[in-house]
Amino acid sequence: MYSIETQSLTKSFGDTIAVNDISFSVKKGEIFGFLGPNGAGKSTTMMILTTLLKPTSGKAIISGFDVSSNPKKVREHIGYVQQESTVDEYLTGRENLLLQAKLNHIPRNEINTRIDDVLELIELVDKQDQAVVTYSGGMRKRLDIAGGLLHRPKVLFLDEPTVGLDIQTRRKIWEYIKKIHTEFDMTIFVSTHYMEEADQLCDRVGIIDGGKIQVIDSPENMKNAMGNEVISIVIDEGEKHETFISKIREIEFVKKINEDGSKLTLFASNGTEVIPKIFQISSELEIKIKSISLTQPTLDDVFISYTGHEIKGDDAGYNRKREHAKMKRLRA
Ligand SMILES: Nc1ncnc2c1ncn2[C@@H]1O[C@H](COP(=O)(O)OP(=O)(O)OP(=O)(O)O)[C@@H](O)[C@H]1O
Repeated sequence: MYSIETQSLTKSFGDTIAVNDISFSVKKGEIFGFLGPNGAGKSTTMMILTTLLKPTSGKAIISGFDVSSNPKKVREHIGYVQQESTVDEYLTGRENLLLQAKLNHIPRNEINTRIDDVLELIELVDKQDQAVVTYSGGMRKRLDIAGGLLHRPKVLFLDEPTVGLDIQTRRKIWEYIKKIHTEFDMTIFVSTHYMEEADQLCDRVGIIDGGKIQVIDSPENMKNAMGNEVISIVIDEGEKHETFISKIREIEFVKKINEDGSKLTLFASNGTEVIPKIFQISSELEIKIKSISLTQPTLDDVFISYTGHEIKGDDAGYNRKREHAKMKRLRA
Protein backbone atom coordinates (compact mmCIF):
# COMPACT_ATOMS: atom_id res chain seq x y z
CA MET A 1 0.00 0.00 0.00
CA TYR A 2 1.46 3.33 -1.09
CA SER A 3 0.87 6.78 0.41
CA ILE A 4 2.55 8.61 -2.45
CA GLU A 5 2.82 7.50 -6.06
CA THR A 6 4.11 9.52 -8.99
CA GLN A 7 4.24 8.52 -12.63
CA SER A 8 6.37 10.46 -15.12
CA LEU A 9 5.81 13.65 -13.17
CA THR A 10 7.11 16.67 -15.06
CA LYS A 11 7.02 20.42 -14.41
CA SER A 12 8.40 23.00 -16.80
CA PHE A 13 8.72 26.75 -16.32
CA GLY A 14 9.19 28.02 -19.88
CA ASP A 15 12.40 26.40 -21.09
CA THR A 16 13.39 25.17 -17.63
CA ILE A 17 12.42 21.61 -16.81
CA ALA A 18 12.37 21.76 -13.00
CA VAL A 19 11.05 18.21 -12.55
CA ASN A 20 11.86 15.84 -15.37
CA ASP A 21 9.79 12.69 -15.75
CA ILE A 22 10.10 11.33 -12.21
CA SER A 23 8.36 8.20 -11.01
CA PHE A 24 8.56 6.93 -7.46
CA SER A 25 6.41 5.48 -4.69
CA VAL A 26 6.47 5.93 -0.94
CA LYS A 27 5.09 3.11 1.18
CA LYS A 28 2.58 3.75 3.92
CA GLY A 29 4.43 4.46 7.18
CA GLU A 30 7.79 5.19 5.54
CA ILE A 31 10.04 8.18 6.18
CA PHE A 32 11.15 9.03 2.66
CA GLY A 33 13.83 11.62 1.96
CA PHE A 34 14.38 13.74 -1.13
CA LEU A 35 18.05 14.67 -1.11
CA GLY A 36 19.52 17.20 -3.52
CA PRO A 37 21.21 20.59 -3.91
CA ASN A 38 19.51 23.94 -4.60
CA GLY A 39 17.65 23.89 -7.87
CA ALA A 40 17.44 20.09 -7.98
CA GLY A 41 13.64 20.16 -8.14
CA LYS A 42 12.79 19.22 -4.54
CA SER A 43 10.48 22.13 -3.76
CA THR A 44 8.75 21.99 -7.12
CA THR A 45 8.01 18.29 -6.55
CA MET A 46 6.79 18.97 -3.01
CA MET A 47 4.57 21.79 -4.22
CA ILE A 48 2.99 19.48 -6.79
CA LEU A 49 2.45 16.74 -4.19
CA THR A 50 0.83 19.23 -1.80
CA THR A 51 -1.42 20.64 -4.59
CA LEU A 52 0.22 24.10 -4.62
CA LEU A 53 1.45 23.68 -8.20
CA LYS A 54 -0.03 21.82 -11.12
CA PRO A 55 2.22 19.39 -12.99
CA THR A 56 2.90 20.02 -16.68
CA SER A 57 2.41 16.30 -17.28
CA GLY A 58 2.36 13.02 -15.40
CA LYS A 59 0.45 11.90 -12.37
CA ALA A 60 0.72 12.12 -8.58
CA ILE A 61 -1.53 10.18 -6.22
CA ILE A 62 -1.58 10.90 -2.48
CA SER A 63 -3.45 8.49 -0.18
CA GLY A 64 -5.35 7.28 -3.25
CA PHE A 65 -6.34 10.76 -4.51
CA ASP A 66 -5.06 12.44 -7.65
CA VAL A 67 -3.48 15.85 -6.96
CA SER A 68 -4.83 17.31 -10.21
CA SER A 69 -8.39 16.01 -10.21
CA ASN A 70 -9.00 15.77 -6.44
CA PRO A 71 -6.84 18.42 -4.71
CA LYS A 72 -9.35 19.04 -1.91
CA LYS A 73 -9.30 15.39 -0.81
CA VAL A 74 -5.50 15.39 -1.02
CA ARG A 75 -5.34 18.44 1.25
CA GLU A 76 -7.55 16.72 3.83
CA HIS A 77 -5.01 13.91 4.09
CA ILE A 78 -1.78 15.85 4.21
CA GLY A 79 0.15 18.17 6.51
CA TYR A 80 2.68 20.54 4.96
CA VAL A 81 5.39 22.31 6.93
CA GLN A 82 7.11 24.89 4.77
CA GLN A 83 10.77 25.78 5.02
CA GLU A 84 9.97 29.35 6.06
CA SER A 85 8.24 29.69 9.42
CA THR A 86 4.58 30.62 9.11
CA VAL A 87 3.88 31.35 12.78
CA ASP A 88 2.91 34.83 13.99
CA GLU A 89 5.70 36.12 16.24
CA TYR A 90 3.43 38.34 18.33
CA LEU A 91 0.97 35.62 19.23
CA THR A 92 1.74 32.97 21.83
CA GLY A 93 2.46 29.40 20.82
CA ARG A 94 -1.03 28.32 21.84
CA GLU A 95 -2.71 31.22 20.03
CA ASN A 96 -0.85 30.27 16.86
CA LEU A 97 -2.10 26.70 17.13
CA LEU A 98 -5.64 27.94 17.82
CA LEU A 99 -5.53 30.00 14.62
CA GLN A 100 -4.18 27.02 12.69
CA ALA A 101 -6.91 24.76 14.12
CA LYS A 102 -9.61 27.22 12.98
CA LEU A 103 -8.07 27.50 9.50
CA ASN A 104 -8.13 23.71 9.29
CA HIS A 105 -11.82 23.56 10.33
CA ILE A 106 -11.13 21.30 13.29
CA PRO A 107 -14.39 20.69 15.21
CA ARG A 108 -14.74 23.25 18.03
CA ASN A 109 -15.12 20.69 20.80
CA GLU A 110 -11.86 18.96 19.79
CA ILE A 111 -9.61 21.98 19.37
CA ASN A 112 -8.28 22.21 22.93
CA THR A 113 -7.52 18.50 23.28
CA ARG A 114 -5.72 18.41 19.95
CA ILE A 115 -3.64 21.48 20.85
CA ASP A 116 -2.76 19.92 24.22
CA ASP A 117 -1.72 16.70 22.49
CA VAL A 118 0.61 18.32 19.96
CA LEU A 119 2.10 20.68 22.55
CA GLU A 120 2.96 17.69 24.69
CA LEU A 121 4.38 15.78 21.75
CA ILE A 122 6.78 18.55 20.77
CA GLU A 123 7.45 19.48 24.42
CA LEU A 124 6.24 23.08 24.30
CA VAL A 125 3.66 22.85 27.10
CA ASP A 126 5.71 25.13 29.39
CA LYS A 127 6.20 27.77 26.71
CA GLN A 128 2.70 27.73 25.20
CA ASP A 129 1.64 31.07 26.71
CA GLN A 130 4.76 32.97 25.74
CA ALA A 131 4.91 35.09 22.58
CA VAL A 132 6.72 33.30 19.74
CA VAL A 133 9.09 36.26 19.43
CA THR A 134 10.80 34.89 22.57
CA TYR A 135 11.24 31.38 21.08
CA SER A 136 14.53 29.97 19.75
CA GLY A 137 14.80 28.82 16.10
CA GLY A 138 14.34 25.19 17.15
CA MET A 139 11.22 26.00 19.22
CA ARG A 140 9.67 27.89 16.29
CA LYS A 141 10.30 24.96 14.00
CA ARG A 142 8.69 22.62 16.55
CA LEU A 143 5.66 24.92 16.66
CA ASP A 144 5.52 24.94 12.85
CA ILE A 145 5.55 21.15 12.85
CA ALA A 146 2.88 21.04 15.59
CA GLY A 147 0.64 23.22 13.39
CA GLY A 148 0.99 20.69 10.57
CA LEU A 149 -0.17 17.86 12.88
CA LEU A 150 -3.38 19.37 14.28
CA HIS A 151 -5.70 17.88 11.69
CA ARG A 152 -3.97 14.47 12.11
CA PRO A 153 -2.80 14.05 8.53
CA LYS A 154 -1.93 10.65 7.11
CA VAL A 155 1.02 12.05 5.17
CA LEU A 156 3.30 14.79 6.46
CA PHE A 157 5.45 16.86 4.08
CA LEU A 158 8.44 18.61 5.62
CA ASP A 159 10.34 21.03 3.37
CA GLU A 160 13.94 21.20 4.61
CA PRO A 161 12.85 21.10 8.26
CA THR A 162 16.22 21.91 9.79
CA VAL A 163 17.72 24.40 7.35
CA GLY A 164 19.50 27.24 9.15
CA LEU A 165 19.50 25.45 12.53
CA ASP A 166 22.66 24.45 14.37
CA ILE A 167 23.60 20.79 14.40
CA GLN A 168 22.43 20.15 17.98
CA THR A 169 19.01 21.66 17.34
CA ARG A 170 18.87 19.78 14.06
CA ARG A 171 19.40 16.48 15.88
CA LYS A 172 16.67 17.40 18.37
CA ILE A 173 14.24 18.07 15.51
CA TRP A 174 15.09 14.63 14.04
CA GLU A 175 14.16 13.08 17.38
CA TYR A 176 10.79 14.87 17.31
CA ILE A 177 10.16 13.78 13.74
CA LYS A 178 10.89 10.16 14.69
CA LYS A 179 8.59 10.46 17.71
CA ILE A 180 5.77 11.90 15.57
CA HIS A 181 6.30 9.13 13.05
CA THR A 182 5.92 6.44 15.69
CA GLU A 183 3.09 7.99 17.69
CA PHE A 184 0.93 9.04 14.74
CA ASP A 185 1.90 6.14 12.46
CA MET A 186 2.41 8.60 9.63
CA THR A 187 4.08 8.59 6.26
CA ILE A 188 6.66 11.37 6.18
CA PHE A 189 8.14 12.93 3.06
CA VAL A 190 11.08 15.16 3.85
CA SER A 191 13.29 17.21 1.55
CA THR A 192 16.80 18.03 2.61
CA HIS A 193 20.27 19.23 1.63
CA TYR A 194 21.83 17.51 4.57
CA MET A 195 23.36 14.09 4.03
CA GLU A 196 23.35 13.35 7.74
CA GLU A 197 19.67 14.19 7.95
CA ALA A 198 18.81 11.80 5.14
CA ASP A 199 21.05 9.15 6.67
CA GLN A 200 19.73 9.43 10.23
CA LEU A 201 16.08 10.01 9.52
CA CYS A 202 15.00 8.21 6.39
CA ASP A 203 14.04 4.61 5.64
CA ARG A 204 14.65 5.33 1.96
CA VAL A 205 16.19 8.23 0.10
CA GLY A 206 15.74 9.48 -3.44
CA ILE A 207 18.72 11.43 -4.74
CA ILE A 208 17.47 14.19 -7.06
CA ASP A 209 19.69 16.32 -9.26
CA GLY A 210 18.83 18.41 -12.30
CA GLY A 211 15.15 17.49 -11.98
CA LYS A 212 15.87 13.75 -12.30
CA ILE A 213 15.91 11.03 -9.68
CA GLN A 214 19.33 9.42 -9.84
CA VAL A 215 18.73 6.56 -7.41
CA ILE A 216 16.26 5.45 -4.72
CA ASP A 217 17.25 3.06 -1.96
CA SER A 218 17.84 2.82 1.79
CA PRO A 219 20.91 4.79 2.96
CA GLU A 220 22.46 1.48 4.09
CA ASN A 221 22.04 -0.24 0.72
CA MET A 222 23.37 2.81 -1.11
CA LYS A 223 26.52 2.87 1.00
CA ASN A 224 27.03 -0.88 0.71
CA ALA A 225 26.63 -0.76 -3.06
CA MET A 226 29.48 1.73 -3.31
CA GLY A 227 32.26 -0.79 -2.89
CA ASN A 228 34.63 -0.85 0.00
CA GLU A 229 36.51 2.39 0.28
CA VAL A 230 36.71 5.98 -0.85
CA ILE A 231 39.99 7.73 -1.64
CA SER A 232 39.80 11.52 -1.74
CA ILE A 233 42.69 13.31 -3.40
CA VAL A 234 43.43 16.99 -3.88
CA ILE A 235 46.12 17.69 -6.48
CA ASP A 236 47.77 20.69 -8.09
CA GLU A 237 46.00 20.92 -11.42
CA GLY A 238 48.40 21.15 -14.36
CA GLU A 239 49.03 20.07 -17.93
CA LYS A 240 49.32 16.41 -16.98
CA HIS A 241 46.00 16.33 -15.13
CA GLU A 242 44.23 14.21 -17.74
CA THR A 243 47.15 11.76 -18.04
CA PHE A 244 47.19 11.41 -14.25
CA ILE A 245 43.49 10.55 -14.20
CA SER A 246 43.70 8.09 -17.06
CA LYS A 247 46.63 6.29 -15.41
CA ILE A 248 44.76 6.10 -12.09
CA ARG A 249 41.79 4.67 -13.93
CA GLU A 250 43.99 1.76 -15.02
CA ILE A 251 44.97 0.79 -11.45
CA GLU A 252 43.53 -2.56 -10.42
CA PHE A 253 40.75 -2.22 -7.77
CA VAL A 254 39.73 1.31 -8.89
CA LYS A 255 36.04 1.05 -9.73
CA LYS A 256 35.12 4.64 -10.42
CA ILE A 257 36.59 8.16 -10.41
CA ASN A 258 34.71 11.43 -10.01
CA GLU A 259 36.46 14.69 -10.89
CA ASP A 260 35.53 18.01 -9.37
CA GLY A 261 38.33 20.41 -10.39
CA SER A 262 41.42 19.62 -8.37
CA LYS A 263 39.48 17.20 -6.16
CA LEU A 264 39.27 13.57 -7.20
CA THR A 265 37.12 10.94 -5.51
CA LEU A 266 38.00 7.31 -6.18
CA PHE A 267 35.89 4.33 -5.29
CA ALA A 268 38.13 1.33 -4.79
CA SER A 269 37.75 -2.19 -3.50
CA ASN A 270 41.24 -2.33 -2.00
CA GLY A 271 42.28 1.18 -1.00
CA THR A 272 45.50 0.30 0.82
CA GLU A 273 46.91 -1.28 -2.35
CA VAL A 274 45.76 1.61 -4.52
CA ILE A 275 47.31 4.49 -2.56
CA PRO A 276 51.01 3.55 -3.13
CA LYS A 277 50.25 3.25 -6.86
CA ILE A 278 48.74 6.74 -6.88
CA PHE A 279 51.91 8.12 -5.31
CA GLN A 280 54.00 6.29 -7.89
CA ILE A 281 52.02 7.81 -10.78
CA SER A 282 52.14 11.29 -9.24
CA SER A 283 55.90 11.13 -8.85
CA GLU A 284 56.38 9.86 -12.43
CA LEU A 285 54.27 12.73 -13.77
CA GLU A 286 55.60 15.23 -11.19
CA ILE A 287 52.11 16.07 -10.01
CA LYS A 288 51.88 17.35 -6.46
CA ILE A 289 49.34 15.62 -4.20
CA LYS A 290 48.15 18.21 -1.67
CA SER A 291 46.13 15.74 0.37
CA ILE A 292 44.97 12.16 0.24
CA SER A 293 42.65 10.23 2.55
CA LEU A 294 41.05 6.82 2.74
CA THR A 295 37.57 6.46 4.29
CA GLN A 296 34.53 4.21 4.35
CA PRO A 297 31.73 5.41 2.04
CA THR A 298 29.21 7.90 3.38
CA LEU A 299 26.01 9.18 1.84
CA ASP A 300 28.11 12.13 0.54
CA ASP A 301 30.11 9.65 -1.50
CA VAL A 302 26.93 8.04 -2.78
CA PHE A 303 25.75 11.50 -3.87
CA ILE A 304 29.03 12.24 -5.65
CA SER A 305 28.98 8.84 -7.30
CA TYR A 306 25.52 9.38 -8.79
CA THR A 307 25.71 13.08 -9.64
CA GLY A 308 29.41 13.63 -10.29
CA HIS A 309 29.55 16.54 -7.81
CA GLU A 310 29.10 17.22 -4.13
CA ILE A 311 26.39 19.28 -2.45
CA LYS A 312 28.33 22.49 -2.08
CA GLY A 313 28.61 24.32 1.25
CA ASP A 314 26.60 27.30 -0.03
CA ASP A 315 23.77 25.00 -0.97
CA ALA A 316 23.39 23.97 2.63
CA GLY A 317 22.63 27.48 3.83
CA TYR A 318 19.34 29.19 4.33
CA ASN A 319 18.54 31.68 1.62
CA ARG A 320 15.78 34.17 2.09
CA LYS A 321 15.97 35.32 -1.53
CA ARG A 322 15.13 31.80 -2.64
CA GLU A 323 12.14 31.78 -0.36
CA HIS A 324 10.83 35.00 -1.90
CA ALA A 325 11.32 33.50 -5.36
CA LYS A 326 9.34 30.47 -4.21
CA MET A 327 6.46 32.62 -2.96
CA LYS A 328 6.46 34.51 -6.27
CA ARG A 329 6.21 31.16 -8.03
CA LEU A 330 3.17 30.34 -5.96
CA ARG A 331 1.50 33.53 -7.08
CA ALA A 332 2.49 32.90 -10.74
N1 LIG B 1 8.65 29.95 -11.34
C1 LIG B 1 9.79 29.51 -11.89
N2 LIG B 1 10.20 30.00 -13.07
C2 LIG B 1 11.33 29.56 -13.66
N3 LIG B 1 12.13 28.61 -13.15
C3 LIG B 1 11.79 28.08 -11.97
C4 LIG B 1 10.60 28.48 -11.28
N4 LIG B 1 10.53 27.76 -10.14
C5 LIG B 1 11.60 26.94 -10.11
N5 LIG B 1 12.35 27.13 -11.20
C6 LIG B 1 13.59 26.41 -11.55
O1 LIG B 1 13.36 25.02 -11.42
C7 LIG B 1 14.49 24.36 -10.89
C8 LIG B 1 14.11 23.56 -9.65
O2 LIG B 1 13.81 24.47 -8.57
P1 LIG B 1 13.34 23.97 -7.12
O3 LIG B 1 13.04 25.19 -6.30
O4 LIG B 1 12.31 22.95 -7.26
O5 LIG B 1 14.66 23.27 -6.59
P2 LIG B 1 15.02 22.83 -5.10
O6 LIG B 1 15.70 21.53 -5.21
O7 LIG B 1 13.82 22.85 -4.24
O8 LIG B 1 16.01 23.95 -4.61
P3 LIG B 1 15.91 24.87 -3.30
O9 LIG B 1 16.49 24.05 -2.22
O10 LIG B 1 16.73 26.04 -3.68
O11 LIG B 1 14.48 25.23 -3.07
C9 LIG B 1 15.53 25.43 -10.68
O12 LIG B 1 16.36 25.48 -11.81
C10 LIG B 1 14.71 26.69 -10.57
O13 LIG B 1 15.46 27.81 -10.96
